[in-house]
Amino acid sequence: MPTVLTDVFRGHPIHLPHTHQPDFTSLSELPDSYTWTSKDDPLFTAPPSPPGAGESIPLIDLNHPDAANQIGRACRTWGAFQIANHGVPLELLQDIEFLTGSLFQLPVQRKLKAARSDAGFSGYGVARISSFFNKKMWSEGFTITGSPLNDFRKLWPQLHLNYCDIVEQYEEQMQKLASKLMWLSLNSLGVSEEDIKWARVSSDLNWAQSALQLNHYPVCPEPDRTMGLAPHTDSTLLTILYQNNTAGLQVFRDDLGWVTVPPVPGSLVVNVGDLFHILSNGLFKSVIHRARVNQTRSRLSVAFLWGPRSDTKISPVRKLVSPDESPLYRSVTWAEYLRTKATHFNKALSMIRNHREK
Ligand SMILES: C=C1C[C@]23C[C@@]1(O)CC[C@H]2[C@@]12CCC[C@@](C)(C(=O)O1)[C@H]2[C@@H]3C(=O)O
Ligand SMILES: O=C(O)CCC(=O)C(=O)O
Ligand SMILES: [Fe+2]
Repeated sequence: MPTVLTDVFRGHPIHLPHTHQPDFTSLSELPDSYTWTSKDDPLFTAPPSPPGAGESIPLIDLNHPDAANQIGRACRTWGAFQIANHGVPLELLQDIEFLTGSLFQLPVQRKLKAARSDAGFSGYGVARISSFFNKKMWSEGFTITGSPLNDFRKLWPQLHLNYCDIVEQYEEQMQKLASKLMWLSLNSLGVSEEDIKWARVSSDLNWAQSALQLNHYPVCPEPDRTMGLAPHTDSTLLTILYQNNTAGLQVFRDDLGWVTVPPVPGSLVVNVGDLFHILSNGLFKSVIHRARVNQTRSRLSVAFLWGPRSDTKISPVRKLVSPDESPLYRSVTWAEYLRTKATHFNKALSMIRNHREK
């Protein structure tokens, strides 16, 4: 049983065509392999939320005395929110954006020196969910788990230590913030540290693990006909996303369709992942989201994917299950869940759902 995320896909290799990444800047027309229709993704042509409806995920000031309740409400209704006054230094956000931009600007051949292997977790390549779609996504990514030293040395023979330092600082800040956000949202449901055995010692972050996903969506000649990152939910407890100043992230709501999350300088986007949905017995929504691309501006995002230790059993908090009902989900570790997701993608959550007797 793997206890570190890096081991999760060992023995479950997924072959993805990283080496066929094109030089996006050289394409003046959209190749057929990148042209999406509703046959490739049933939600592709779902209506965008009507312009002027003014509905988007809430922007929450973490210094506001009512922040916990606002976060709880956002987790129940949207499964996502933005945060201001989060305490992460602006300079660090600028540093991680600079690092991400520098990485993707490297020549393809250099990036491929650090390509993610079929059974590996970290490195350069196409999105892991690509294998579930017939068409290609207009993006490239780089996943970091544990120390990026080996990969960064291949990318930047001179500057790798500076860049490793930025990643370390960024992950440290994100860990603290993610834990704070998890407790604020759980507290809003009346759940405290006493109620969750594995996370009782909130100051000891050894119970958590994470991955950093750097994403690049190059300028695209026909943005309306392609997809940057296909609709998915994250398998995490929480994901904290930094996006540069180019819009592209959209969240899906049954009643509204696709809703764009406008970039707000200095703020961070937070979304509920599948494990938090399970832990909250379905009260918090793991939100379907996707990334669209742009004709004139390239887009960068940095997702901090945060979960428990990969061998910790996650199950619905007892307090949130009515005494006369069974929990909505059976218990599952993050490692098991990631592997279920790697095989069954968007059916993973329903596969661990308990079926109630009628
Ligand atoms: C820990 C992880 C979550 C993730 C798979 C991964 O192993 C590292 C990358 C993550 C990511 C980012 C883009 C969307 C996503 C669905 C994917 O294909 O890779 C998520 C995965 C996830 O949350 O399930
Ligand atoms: O780029 C974005 O806005 C979304 C990225 C994302 O969903 C992810 O990395 O999981
Ligand atoms: Fe995501």
